[in-house]
Amino acid sequence: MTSAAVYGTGSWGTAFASVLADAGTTVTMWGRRPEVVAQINAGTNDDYLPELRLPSTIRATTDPAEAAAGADIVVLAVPSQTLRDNLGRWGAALPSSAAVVSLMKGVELGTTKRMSEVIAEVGGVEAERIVIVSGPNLAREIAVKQPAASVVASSSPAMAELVAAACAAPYFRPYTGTDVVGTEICGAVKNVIALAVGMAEGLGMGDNSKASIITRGLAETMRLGLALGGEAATFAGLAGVGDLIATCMSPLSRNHSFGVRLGQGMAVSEVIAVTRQTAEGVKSCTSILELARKNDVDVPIIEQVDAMIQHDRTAQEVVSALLSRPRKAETA
Ligand SMILES: NC(=O)c1ccc[n+]([C@@H]2O[C@H](COP(=O)([O-])OP(=O)(O)OC[C@H]3O[C@@H](n4cnc5c(N)ncnc54)[C@H](O)[C@@H]3O)[C@@H](O)[C@H]2O)c1
Ligand SMILES: O=P(O)(O)OC[C@H](O)CO
Repeated sequence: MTSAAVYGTGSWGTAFASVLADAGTTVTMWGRRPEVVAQINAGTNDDYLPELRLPSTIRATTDPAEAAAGADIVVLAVPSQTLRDNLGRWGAALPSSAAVVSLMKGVELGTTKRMSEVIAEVGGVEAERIVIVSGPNLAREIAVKQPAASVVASSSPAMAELVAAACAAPYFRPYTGTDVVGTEICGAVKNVIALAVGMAEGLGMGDNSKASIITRGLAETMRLGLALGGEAATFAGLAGVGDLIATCMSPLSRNHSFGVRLGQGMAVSEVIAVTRQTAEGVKSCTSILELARKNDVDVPIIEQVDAMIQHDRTAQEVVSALLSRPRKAETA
């Protein structure tokens, strides 16, 4: 039987642990808060997923070495900006031959590194052991076993297959792929576009406005992803269009909800104060913008989200800035 260690007991770590368990994989979770670990061992995680009754086979611990013992697969589900520190702390606990799965959707501030790059650098993990799982996977829907599909991408087809088999549950359908770069860029950028769509909604705009932002957001995602070596088909797939639609349109998305509040006139600091879970786009808008500039890629929506979050521009100002740009061909 395949055995997995899941690091991170937040929304997605917990929901994905349930998927793994429902797929017949043995799961041990690592959490930093003893009270959450105790709850998981009793079958619940009330802070993050109160609706979830965890499969009884899932165990949790605060000891990173205990979580990793005997694992064929190590799954990382902490906020992107904490991965470097967390990996440093877990250190030698991670098994040297296991697949290392990133569930994270962000780009590191300061270095502009994708999560797989941080895992390789800090964890010393070879590229062929790194696997990305990304798609339209809102944790609260998966937690109540609503059907969804996802992409499992690795430069090693064998590693992708190992992870896909380990998480193929009756309600969760993984598709394998090899485009690590494209899959990661889709996951990180859609959070920033969801902030923009949320802002539009908060301003009272309708579906035409939202669809326009989503579509032009996809154009930005593709330009950046292709410049970094991603494959065109990825952007039309589950990790691309699929996740963009789910995150931009769902009230369950933390990024979308964050944007709605900004559009309604709350200050960034006020929204941060009432947001209890990770809205990755709030920090990644800045690192993604820097990554785009380094690669000479035009990303006007991301630029305006960053202007609002980092430079106190109002939602009205960013809308005007976007609509007053020089006209151009759609495909330019
Ligand atoms: N929630 C979803 O629907 C979903 C779906 C797909 C992907 N993701 C991605 O998965 C990653 C994790 O998201 P999540 O939804 O589980 O986040 P979350 O905010 O629900 O949970 C974060 C977890 O990380 C832990 N953690 C460890 N070190 C931390 C630190 N230094 N600071 C803060 N928290 C720390 C927290 O205790 C918590 O258990 C993100 O990159 C997110 O984009 C989330
Ligand atoms: O709640 P969000 O905005 O982090 O989005 C969750 C997932 O990434 C959707 O696939």
